[in-house]
Amino acid sequence: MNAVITARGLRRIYGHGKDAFEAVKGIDLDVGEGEVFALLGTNGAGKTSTLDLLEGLAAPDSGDIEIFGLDPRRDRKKVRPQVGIMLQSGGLPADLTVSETLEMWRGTCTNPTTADDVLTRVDLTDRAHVRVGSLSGGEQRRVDLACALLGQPRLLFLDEPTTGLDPESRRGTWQLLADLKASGVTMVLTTHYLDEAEALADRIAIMHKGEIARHGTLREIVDEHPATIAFEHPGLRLPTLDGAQVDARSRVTVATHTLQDHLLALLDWAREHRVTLTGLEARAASLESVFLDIAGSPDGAGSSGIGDTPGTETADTTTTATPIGAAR
Ligand SMILES: Nc1ncnc2c1ncn2[C@@H]1O[C@H](COP(=O)(O)OP(=O)(O)OP(=O)(O)O)[C@@H](O)[C@H]1O
Repeated sequence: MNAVITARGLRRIYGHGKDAFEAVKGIDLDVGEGEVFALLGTNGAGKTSTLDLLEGLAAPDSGDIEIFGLDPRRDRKKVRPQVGIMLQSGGLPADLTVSETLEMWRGTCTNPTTADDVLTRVDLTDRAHVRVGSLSGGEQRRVDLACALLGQPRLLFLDEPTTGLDPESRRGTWQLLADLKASGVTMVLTTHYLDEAEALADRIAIMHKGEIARHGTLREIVDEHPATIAFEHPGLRLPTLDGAQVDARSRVTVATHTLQDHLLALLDWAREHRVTLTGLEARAASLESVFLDIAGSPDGAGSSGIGDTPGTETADTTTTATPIGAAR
């Protein structure tokens, strides 16, 4: 796959001297042609700061960026016509109508489509003559997207494209982005909606405190993370449960990379001992559990198991029964 974006060692520092704050800490990124790449992370993780660098809106304090093999700042005249940008807040003039706004924006594009075309695609044709300032927040967001699409970009940067949209409009935007992907447009998007990343992205990077804590396909990210089994402590000696913790409310939680084997062994043990496991839950790892694990860990590394969870202690697993979680 041809590389559309290659970034190495990107750093972005705000302020100077003792007030200096390193918002992006030397990250590497690669995005291939036709890919949808989602940048996730907690508030302040550095997503927008990173997008600004890739878009050429700010210069990195160190590191290199290539967009279509060119420098987005030095070669701006060649790069910019191929790129559509939807900023986190559009900042469009409130007193222009939607069609006036789009016509104004068209004037800045090298190879624009028509205003009617983008209005149809973002489903705002009936709002064409309404002033931007009178639109709802979700409608304004769709005007921002329409502006980003006017230049028929090969590469689209979308900073939280569906924030403020109702569920139906969100689905409409997802369909539009899926259609753009099908036509070969490469996209980098940031979002706080994990289902959005799951639905749209070929690859995902989760940023935390200026670094990329995890990256890969959804499957790769989730497969690295343990599943969990939880139940109320039945009040008798449990079998050996690798990675088990019991909390102050006597709830036992087991982190496992072999959910089915662990669960089968636990249920065998329960049947053998005629125990009902109250509140039994078995959960495969999900993007949400990975995200929460990263967000909750001070260094962003996350935990490979819940053995690191604060406020828990190791379960009493002394027994003569079959060890659960031992190598089988
Ligand atoms: N101009 C600035 N001056 C100083 N600090 C800044 C500036 N812009 C951003 N920051 C800081 O850099 C960090 C990263 O901000 P950034 O906007 O990139 O995060 P983000 O991941 O996009 O967050 P969010 O999800 O809330 O939009 C934050 O701590 C923010 O306060």
